[in-house]
Amino acid sequence: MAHEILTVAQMYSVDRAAMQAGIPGSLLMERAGMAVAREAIILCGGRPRPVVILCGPGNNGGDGFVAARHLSAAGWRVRVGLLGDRVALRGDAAWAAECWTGCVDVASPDLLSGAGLVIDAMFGAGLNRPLEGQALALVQAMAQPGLPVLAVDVPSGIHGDNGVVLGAAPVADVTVSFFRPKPAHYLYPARGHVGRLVIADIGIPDTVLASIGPTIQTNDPTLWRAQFPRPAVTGHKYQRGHALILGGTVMTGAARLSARAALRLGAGLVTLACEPAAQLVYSLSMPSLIVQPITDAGGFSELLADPRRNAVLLGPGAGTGALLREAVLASLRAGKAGVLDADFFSSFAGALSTLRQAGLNDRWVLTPHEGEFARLFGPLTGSRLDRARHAAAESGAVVLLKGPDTVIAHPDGRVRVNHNAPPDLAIAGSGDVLSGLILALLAQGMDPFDAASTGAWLHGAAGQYCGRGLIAEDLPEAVPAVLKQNNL
Ligand SMILES: NC(=O)C1=CN([C@@H]2O[C@H](COP(=O)(O)OP(=O)(O)OC[C@H]3O[C@@H](n4cnc5c(N)ncnc54)[C@H](O)[C@@H]3O)[C@@H](O)[C@H]2O)[C@H](O)CC1
Ligand SMILES: [K+]
Repeated sequence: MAHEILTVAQMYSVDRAAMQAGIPGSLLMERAGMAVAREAIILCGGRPRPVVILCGPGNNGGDGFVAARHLSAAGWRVRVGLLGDRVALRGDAAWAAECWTGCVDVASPDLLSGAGLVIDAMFGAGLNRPLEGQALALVQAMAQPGLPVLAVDVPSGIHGDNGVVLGAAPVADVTVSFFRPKPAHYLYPARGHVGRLVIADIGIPDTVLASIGPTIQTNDPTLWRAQFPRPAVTGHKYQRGHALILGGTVMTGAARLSARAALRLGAGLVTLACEPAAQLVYSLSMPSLIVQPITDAGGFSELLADPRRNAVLLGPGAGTGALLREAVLASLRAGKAGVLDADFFSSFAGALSTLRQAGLNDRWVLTPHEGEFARLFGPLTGSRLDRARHAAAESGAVVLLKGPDTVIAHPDGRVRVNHNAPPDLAIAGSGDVLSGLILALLAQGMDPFDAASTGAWLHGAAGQYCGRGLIAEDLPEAVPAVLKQNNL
């Protein structure tokens, strides 16, 4: 299965490479339009409906003309509405329009009355400004209840790279795109407009990717399954890593959730260090947890001195006092791997250079949500993908930017977009479980970029497994079933 996501510019390069390899643009368009027609038939359960195809002035419109020809040949009643002048069509789009022998009306909202399906072929990769005028009116008209929409490439108004809605965009039932998906197919808000995504093969050979060098991927077990830690038959707990967590004194639930997740995902040992006042809460919560009372950062450093404690989690429920600050700096200096989360971001607001000097590097995973992200990195602009990538480059660490479309970025420029998280995961304590999952994988020696990707995916899968009504406590308990279900 292919995992590459291509930017709009990369997709144009792919088209050029395919054409240089001897595949004419008109053939690509023919296959693209055929795929659109095929998906329209599938969407309508094989029963013809009156279909309106809205064609724009570029090649997205060209795909629409091809689909019109195929649906008409299949016996469908097709009306084509064109935005702009037919004589202004160029290149492959002009060719596709010539091949369509039916009527071409001026695209207007009236065309949609009586339609059983609308195909949105107004703008795709070439969208370069917000929709206005007639295009905007058409998108608004497509929002009729009960009128299915099939979008070609992207719903018109969606920017292919950043997933931003420029002016307006229809909410499609199905979006048919070609060769590989674009960032907008996975990034919100665009993803809420895409519906079911179909990536059609239009005959572009995978070999063209060699010259493109894609850096964005969708997150999926095939990317990291081989690296997933499995216990050796003759192994013992000391070979499965020793995770160290700093637990807070007041908000003890957070670190307990992280610890529970780390234990469930196979960390050999989990030590939780806390002030004596909180020791009993932690000790009584989980018999398999080792609780170590410490009175100051010196006590935490003593725990770090044992090289078997190889992965550290700092932040969940830890408060914003000196203990967390000093524990973070000591852990970085000690050259451990680890996860920095939650209160870490308030404690080090705007202090990236201090962290880098202390040794922050790609053995560490930062797991901010949007608000925490801004605290450490400031108000960066661009898509979540761009911002996570920029933050990873700036910090030297793996950055996992949490959200419904969690993005995981490596400082070398690689990015993965996670897409299996249900909205049920937006609950208190959910992030603490995620950081515990990643911690367990780091303790077992997994590469931090893969550990972050795996943690995000397992977290999403556990959310799906528990379903509606889940609370954070359910997520670690779902881990064994999710591992079994996915043969991990
Ligand atoms: N391999 C492939 O991916 C293939 C893709 N195909 C299709 O081609 C389009 C991209 O075509 P392109 O001509 O470059 O761009 P568009 O058709 O999206 O639009 C360009 C056209 O629209 C004008 N424009 C842009 N934004 C606006 C706006 N907001 N309002 C009004 N007009 C606007 C712009 O000036 C141009 O005139 C891709 O999406 C696929 O659908 C091919 O079929 C081949 C294979
Ligand atoms: K479109």
